Amino acid sequence: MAQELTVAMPKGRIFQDAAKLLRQAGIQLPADFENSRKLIISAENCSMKFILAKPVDVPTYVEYGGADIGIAGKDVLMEAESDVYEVLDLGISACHLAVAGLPDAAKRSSAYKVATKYPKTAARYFREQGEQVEVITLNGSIELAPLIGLADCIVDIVSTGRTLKENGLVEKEKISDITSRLIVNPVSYRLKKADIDQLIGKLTEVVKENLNGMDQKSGVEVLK
Ligand SMILES: Nc1ncnc2c1ncn2[C@@H]1O[C@H](COP(=O)(O)OP(=O)(O)OP(=O)(O)O)[C@@H](O)[C@H]1O
Ligand SMILES: O=P(O)(O)OC[C@H]1O[C@H](OP(=O)(O)OP(=O)(O)O)[C@H](O)[C@@H]1O
Repeated sequence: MAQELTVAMPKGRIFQDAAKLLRQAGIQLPADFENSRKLIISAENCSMKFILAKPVDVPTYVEYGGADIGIAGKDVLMEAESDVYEVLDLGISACHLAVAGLPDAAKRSSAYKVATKYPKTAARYFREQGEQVEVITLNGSIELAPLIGLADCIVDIVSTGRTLKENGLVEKEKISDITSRLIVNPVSYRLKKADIDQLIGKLTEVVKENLNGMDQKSGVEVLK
């Protein structure tokens, strides 16, 4: 008999894409899944329970075993450095992480200040470039920092590029492409391997189908 799996879902931007993917994989979610205020919701046709968490908390729930599985943005995973297995790129909620600033910003020096919601990732990136910078942690509206002189540049998510453009900022360097990933608690993976592998298998198929669909729409040929 299947063992129950607890899945940590990120509320907010990723939620709808993730719910669509789960439905495509044959998991029956209640009709009001996307609109409910409930924080724990069960699937209707299988032994699966979903906990609805703040995106940044998903790796924590999975690392400490509050959930067997989770869905989280690669940006969140790079910053959290949690002890979880990253098992599948779901290909949803795509965006990228970049360095951005005013077009005429000063050249980098040791007094260079970087504002970001991702302090560890930003520090790692500049360290790898051999540059010493001061990282200032903010929790949102990161684009404000260079505009009011709090920082020389920012490290933040870029999706459409609209926020940068409307604030007179430009992208300077791309750090990393971002999509959402499926993560698994290592102990759960040992104890519930068959059920988790079955879910990974179904989602892998859906991700492949979606990729093929995208390629057909854009007319791009891919090597398989
Ligand atoms: N334009 C975007 N801006 C931010 N995150 C995006 C964007 N596009 C996709 N994402 C993905 O969505 C996730 C963030 O989702 P969301 O904005 O709902 O969470 P949050 O940052 O915790 O929200 P809040 O702004 O309420 O703190 C990121 O981790 C990233 O992987
Ligand atoms: O390239 P775009 O499509 O404009 O998207 C990027 C913007 O979206 C995110 O901000 P969010 O809306 O989450 O606001 P916050 O960071 O102020 O919470 C991100 O931090 C950028 O500011």
